Amino acid sequence: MSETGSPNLKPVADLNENEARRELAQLAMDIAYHDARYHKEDAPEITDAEYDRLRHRNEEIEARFPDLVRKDSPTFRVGGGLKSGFGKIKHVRPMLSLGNAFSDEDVAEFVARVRRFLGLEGSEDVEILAEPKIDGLSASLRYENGRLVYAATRGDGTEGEDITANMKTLKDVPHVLKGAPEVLEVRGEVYMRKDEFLALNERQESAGNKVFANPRNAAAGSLRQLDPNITASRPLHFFGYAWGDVSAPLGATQAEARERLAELGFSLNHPAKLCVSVEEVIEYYRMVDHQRATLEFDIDGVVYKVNRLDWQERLGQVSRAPRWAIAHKFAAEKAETIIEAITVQVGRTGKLTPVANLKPVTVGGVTVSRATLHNEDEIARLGVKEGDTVRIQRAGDVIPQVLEVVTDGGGAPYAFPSACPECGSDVERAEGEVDWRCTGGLICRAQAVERLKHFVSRDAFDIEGLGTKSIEEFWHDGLIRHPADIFALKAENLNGKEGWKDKSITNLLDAIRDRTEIPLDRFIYALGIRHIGQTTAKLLARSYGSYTAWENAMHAVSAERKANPDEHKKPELIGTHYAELVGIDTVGMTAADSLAAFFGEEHNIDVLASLAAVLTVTDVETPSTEGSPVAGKTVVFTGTLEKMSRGEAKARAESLGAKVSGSVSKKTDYVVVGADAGSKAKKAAELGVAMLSEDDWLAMIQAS
Ligand SMILES: NC(=O)c1ccc[n+]([C@@H]2O[C@H](COP(=O)([O-])OP(=O)(O)OC[C@H]3O[C@@H](n4cnc5c(N)ncnc54)[C@H](O)[C@@H]3O)[C@@H](O)[C@H]2O)c1
Ligand SMILES: [Zn+2]
Repeated sequence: MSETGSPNLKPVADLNENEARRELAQLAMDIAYHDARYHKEDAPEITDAEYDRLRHRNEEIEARFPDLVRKDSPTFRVGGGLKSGFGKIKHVRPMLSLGNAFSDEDVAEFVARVRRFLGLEGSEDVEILAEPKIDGLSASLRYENGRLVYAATRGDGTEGEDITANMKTLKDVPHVLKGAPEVLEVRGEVYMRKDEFLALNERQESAGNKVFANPRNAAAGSLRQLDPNITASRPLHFFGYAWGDVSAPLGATQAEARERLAELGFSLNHPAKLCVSVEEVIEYYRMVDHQRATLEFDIDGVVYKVNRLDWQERLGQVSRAPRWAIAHKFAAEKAETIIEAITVQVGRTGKLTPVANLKPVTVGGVTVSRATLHNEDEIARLGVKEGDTVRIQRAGDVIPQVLEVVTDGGGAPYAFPSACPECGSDVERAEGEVDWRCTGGLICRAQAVERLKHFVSRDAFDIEGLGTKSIEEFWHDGLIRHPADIFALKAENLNGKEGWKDKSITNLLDAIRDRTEIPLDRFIYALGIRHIGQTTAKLLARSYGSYTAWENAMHAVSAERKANPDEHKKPELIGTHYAELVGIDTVGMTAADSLAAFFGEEHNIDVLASLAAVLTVTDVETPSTEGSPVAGKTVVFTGTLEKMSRGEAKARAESLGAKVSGSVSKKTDYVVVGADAGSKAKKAAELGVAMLSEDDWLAMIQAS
C-alpha cells in the first residue's frame, strides 16, 4: 500500500506547494482505503497508531496549506462506507467521530480552546466529564414512545447500516423503556469483553473459522451479520454514553444525562470521573491507563467531555467531531519475548514482509505470537536476529511490532532470502525502495489470486460475473490457476457449484467468450505488471502498435537490462530498445525496469504464450484526429482536476491529437485550469494564452 506512513518523511515545514498537493492527494486515497478496510470490512491492514499518523500528517499539511484542502479530505469524513446487504438508515442527527489528543499538552490546549471559544473568565471552571474510550463500534438506538423502533451503525456519520434485528439480540439493549422522552436516540458502544473474545477465538479456531485480530474486530464482525442468529450467538454488550435526537433533554449536564441513561436501564462505561482542572483530567488518564490491563474490556484511551450541555450546544462541532469533546489516546501496550524464527510472507503485489515468530506472550490480554519486521532495513535498524529477546508493542493492534532488542541471543545475523519462499522466483529490490519483491508475478501463488482479480477487473478484461468471490473459489478448487484457465472454463466445471444456476453459467461463459478478442492496451494493463497502469498501457499499445511488436521489443528490453544491470541514469547506455521504451512520453526507467523484470521471468513468458494461444489481441489504431478541434494544439493542464485524473486528461487529449506539455509558453494554445491552480495559470494570463475551465475543455473535446 502506501509509502506515506514511512518515518523518513520530509518535515511539513519543508514541503513546497506541489509536494503538499501531491501528498494530500495520496493521503486522501490511503486514508479512504484504510477506512474501508477497517470500518467496512472489519479487516484493517495497518495499526491504529500508523493510521492515526496518516491522519495527523494530513492535518498538519492542511494546516500549513489551507488552500490545498481537498473536497474529499479525510478531515471532513467519518467512517468508511456501508457494508452491502444491510438496509440503510439516515441519522436524524449525525454520528460524529472524536478529535484526538496524544499528549498532556494537547489536553491543555483542548481546555484552553474551549475557554477561548466560550469567552470564559479565568476564574470560571470548566467541568470535564472523563470516561474510558471503549474500543468497540458505535451504534444508535431509536426509541419512540418507549419502544425500540430501529438501531443503526454510525456508517459514514450521516447514514448507517440497519442493525435493528441484530441489536435486539443483545441483553444490554432494552426493547422497552419506562419513563423515557417520547423520542430518544441512545448512542453508545457495542463491544466484546476480553475473556469472551479469547474464548470466541478458540471456538472459531477449533471450528476452522476465521479468528479475529482483536475484540473490536470481533464485535464489529459479530454485530454486522446478515443473519441475526449469528449475532445472538456472540457475546456482545452495549454501553450507553450519548444520545442523538431527543424530544426532551436528559439533564443539564453530561453527568446528569449519564445518570438518566442508567435509570432507563442502560449500562454505563466505568470508571468515569467529573474533573475541574487539566491536572485532574491528566491524573484520571494515568489512573485508567494503569488499570487498563485489568479492565474487562479493551479501551484505546479516555474521552473528555465538557460537562455543561448548554456549553456543548454553544461549542457545536467542526467538520467531523464535536468541539466539546476529545479522545486522549493511550500509548501502545508493550511486552518482552523471544524471537524463535524469522520467516517471510509474500503479499499481493509480491512484496516480501519479514515476520518475527515469537514465543507466545500476552500483551494487554491478547496472546501474541507474531510481529511484523516490515522490511530488510528495519531488521538492520533494529539489529534483530533469531533467538534475541525483544520488546514488542501492540497498538490498536493488527500485527504487533518489534520495538527493540532487549538481549542479544548470540545468533547469526539474519540474511534475507534470495528466492521467493512461495514460488522460488528471484526476488529483487529496486534502487531507492525498501521492499524486496518476488518477480514470479502471475505464477506466484501468493500473488496469483489478486492478479487474477485484476485481470478480470473492469478496466482490464472486464469479465462480468467473475467476481472476487468466484475467483477465490475457483482458485481454491484448482479450476483457475492462470489467466488462460479462465478461457478454458466449461459449463460442466460449474454445474452443481453453489450459487451457480444454468442462467448464470451461460451468462458467465458468454461474457468470457466476448473477451477472447481484446485490444492490446487492455491486454497489457490486465497483466498487472508493476508500475504499468492504464495510461502507460495505452501509451505502450499505441507506440508499439501490435502485440507481436510489443512482445518482441519487451524481450529485447529485458535482455538489454540483464546485460546492464547497474546503469541507473542513462537509458541509452543500457540499449537501443530500452532507450526507445523510456523515450515513450511518460514511461520512465521505473516502468521500463518493471517490464524488463516481468519479461525476464520464464513463468511470465509461459503465461503470455498460453494467453496468446486462446486470444486475439487486436492492434491499437492510432486514433484518427480528423475533425478533432484540438489536433495539433499544445495543451497544459494545471491545478486539481475534478472529473478526471491528470493521466486520464493527458491520454484523452493525446488521443485527440493534442500535444500535452508541462509548462506554459507562447507556443501553448490552451491552459486547462483546475482547482487551486498556481503559477501556471498566472503565466498563461500574462502571455495571453486561452484559459479553459475543466468543463469548458470537456465540452470542447466532446463536441468532436
Ligand atoms: N488501523 C486502521 O487501518 C484504521 C482505519 C480507520 C480507523 N482506525 C482507528 O479507528 C479510530 C478512528 O475511528 P473513529 O472515527 O471511530 O474515531 P475514534 O474511535 O478515535 O473516536 C470516535 C469513536 O469513539 C467511540 N467511543 C468509545 N467510547 C466513547 C465514549 N466514552 N464517548 C464517546 N465516544 C466513544 C465512538 O464509537 C466514537 O464514534 C482510531 O482509533 C483509528 O486509529 C484504524
Ligand atoms: Zn513468489
